[in-house]
Amino acid sequence: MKVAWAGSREAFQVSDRMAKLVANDPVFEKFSKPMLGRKELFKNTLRKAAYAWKLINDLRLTEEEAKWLRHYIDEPNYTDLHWEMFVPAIEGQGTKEQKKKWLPLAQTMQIIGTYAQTELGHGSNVQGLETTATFDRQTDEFVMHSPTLTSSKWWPGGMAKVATHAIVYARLIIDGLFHGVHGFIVQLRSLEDHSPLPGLTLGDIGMKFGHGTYNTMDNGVLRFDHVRIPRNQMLMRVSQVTKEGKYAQSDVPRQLLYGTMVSVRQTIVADASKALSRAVCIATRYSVVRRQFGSRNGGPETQVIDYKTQQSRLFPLLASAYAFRFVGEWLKSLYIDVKQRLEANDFSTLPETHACTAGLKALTTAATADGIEECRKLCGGHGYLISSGLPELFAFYVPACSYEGENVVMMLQVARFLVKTVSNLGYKQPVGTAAYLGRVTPLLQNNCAVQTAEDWLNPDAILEAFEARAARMVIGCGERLAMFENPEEGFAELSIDLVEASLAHCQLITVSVFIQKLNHEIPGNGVKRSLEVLCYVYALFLLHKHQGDFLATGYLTPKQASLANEQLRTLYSKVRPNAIAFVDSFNHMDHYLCSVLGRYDGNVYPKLYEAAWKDPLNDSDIVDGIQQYVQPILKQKLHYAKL
Ligand SMILES: CCCCCCCC/C=C\CCCCCCCCCCCCC/C=C/C(=O)SCCNC(=O)CCNC(=O)[C@H](O)C(C)(C)COP(=O)(O)OP(=O)(O)OC[C@H]1O[C@@H](n2cnc3c(N)ncnc32)[C@H](O)[C@@H]1OP(=O)(O)O
Ligand SMILES: Cc1cc2nc3c(=O)[nH]c(=O)nc-3n(C[C@H](O)[C@H](O)[C@H](O)COP(=O)(O)OP(=O)(O)OC[C@H]3O[C@@H](n4cnc5c(N)ncnc54)[C@H](O)[C@@H]3O)c2cc1C
Repeated sequence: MKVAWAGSREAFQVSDRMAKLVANDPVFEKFSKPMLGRKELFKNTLRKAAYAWKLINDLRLTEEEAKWLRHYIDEPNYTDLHWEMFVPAIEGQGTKEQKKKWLPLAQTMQIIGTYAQTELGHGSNVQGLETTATFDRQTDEFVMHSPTLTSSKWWPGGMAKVATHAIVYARLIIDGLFHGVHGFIVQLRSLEDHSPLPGLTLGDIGMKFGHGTYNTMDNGVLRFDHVRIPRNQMLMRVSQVTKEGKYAQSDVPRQLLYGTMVSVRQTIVADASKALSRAVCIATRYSVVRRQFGSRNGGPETQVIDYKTQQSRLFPLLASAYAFRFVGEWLKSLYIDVKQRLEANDFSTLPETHACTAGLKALTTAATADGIEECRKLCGGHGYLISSGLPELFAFYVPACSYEGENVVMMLQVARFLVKTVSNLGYKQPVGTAAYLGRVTPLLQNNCAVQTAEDWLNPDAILEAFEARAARMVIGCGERLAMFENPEEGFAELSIDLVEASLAHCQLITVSVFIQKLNHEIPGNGVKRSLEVLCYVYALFLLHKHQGDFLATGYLTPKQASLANEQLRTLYSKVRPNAIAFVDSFNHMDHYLCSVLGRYDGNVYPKLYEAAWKDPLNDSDIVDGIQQYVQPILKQKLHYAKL
């Protein structure tokens, strides 16, 4: 199962080796992080990042190994933006000459970059950005300027204190004419003494949610006061500006300007299973240790994992972690394919890839953030302790629902893709993830054939149910949209239904990828049978949760929906004996989990007790402030209390 989770024996070995490397090195200790003040926390992160870079070079780690190393260090920092956004932006949007100049500098970290797109006034609406880049023909330069307060760049990670360069997105203006938003490479700091260059105002935007997690990152604010950069620092693969000030667009579609976001959204989907599996591992291990009620004749109480209600909250999350792992793997291969095509100027699969990355980013991050919080509740009161590992994990993870495309905004992008696909049905056969929309007649006419709970243990029955639900919701939206004279008005009016239809489409993708995975790529029959159970749990849990959709579209009868729920209950009993094996297969080491409740050895209570004594408040019996503020109250002589 560890190999199935990792994807291959080699992938398992690489990640296992890097997990041990980090866990065994005292520099990467992290238990004390929540006790540090912001400045110490930040300096500590800089120290770890520098040490990691030294290890990467000294040990000559491969790119894959370096990624795992950064992952297990488990601390958001400026290198995330450098490697995941700055470098890919130059790779995807730079010309050959620009790549030749900038990539070697970035890849050896002689410069450190960030991605400065979002502003105080606009994040989702990229076309609404206000920063200007005005071409000056006389000097062959662009003048970067922040004309309003709301045009201040706001959020870019690593920008406040570390980055020396940024890809800045700004409105291109030539001779007073606006030519859309483009990316520009801008130097922010001196490479000698690290001070901000003249004309730039740079700072940190302040503390974020959760203490010890995202505050290791210096998210920044940036303002320009007529800062000049050479013309050849506009990223020019998509559009070019000549020294005469002529604006030209190549055959490459404009959407490639958004390419870096596609790349990162893909990574975010691949990473969702890491965060969810981490929470599920903690909650499952603890649910086996924790006992409440049910003692008979002085025997042990019931392990809370044996309560059906606990199983019905925990096991769908366990199944979702596996589902997201597989859909992340699948999306990665889709992305690698589109990347190769884009390099060869084949843009045909870009719209579908955009819809998949946007939709699956929204689906997996929302479910993972909610899932981590549910795992915290599954651990009862102890889940609220920082030492459970869950509050910090939630605080770290939850912004994924907003960054890289706010989730609802992303679902509306999927809706645009689906509406377009449906309106083209007469003359263009849909392919890939939308292929099912080419079979609308049977999907709209046939109804579910399930008669017994056992009938639900059939991948074809499940797949057809999810296809029929998605097709009926999408086509229904398409029909209602056609009644509007103005399509944009119709889209806005129906946006709630469109988001629900998009979710149905994305859930169909995750379910079908899970089934596909079982049919083709599982090593060993035992592993395959166990995963089959999780696949059914995932699908039937979604069916139960969204049974309103399945019933309202008329594909299922209430009886069939209740048979699905009956089967789901039976499946929970099949998951139970393997629950610990399923979470051990994630291969998460104690160092990585950083959780007293999720310890591999289950030694929860003594370690919880021990951890409490490490709190600074327990350094002494009488702490600072007691004598000054509590003793006077105790010693006052009042005849009666006034409240
Ligand atoms: C204790 C626990 C601690 C745990 C700690 C653990 C830490 C672990 C740490 C490290 C691990 C190491 C591993 C590292 C991995 C890390 C990876 C992740 C890093 C994440 C860092 C997060 C940093 C965040 C960065 C950002 O947020 S950057 C800013 C992102 N901004 C957005 O996403 C903006 C969203 N808006 C848009 O994309 C657009 O404005 C829009 C909504 C799409 C609208 O576009 P617009 O042009 O205005 O209009 P449309 O008409 O809708 O579109 C036109 C057209 O284009 C098509 N389109 C749109 N987008 C794309 C696209 N991307 N690609 C292709 N095509 C696109 C669209 O479909 C339309 O097409 P048609 O005309 O054909 O219809
Ligand atoms: C931790 C973190 C790190 C970040 N790092 C970076 C970075 O490195 N670089 C960078 O450039 N940016 C970064 N960002 C910014 C991030 O990309 C934006 O915050 C994100 O894209 C959301 O945009 P917004 O803040 O404008 O949200 P808004 O769009 O203002 O969202 C507010 C609400 O409006 C709704 N809404 C917006 N538009 C629509 C619509 N058309 N239809 C219906 N509802 C709508 C949304 O659903 C949401 O409920 C980061 C953000 C965070 C939280």
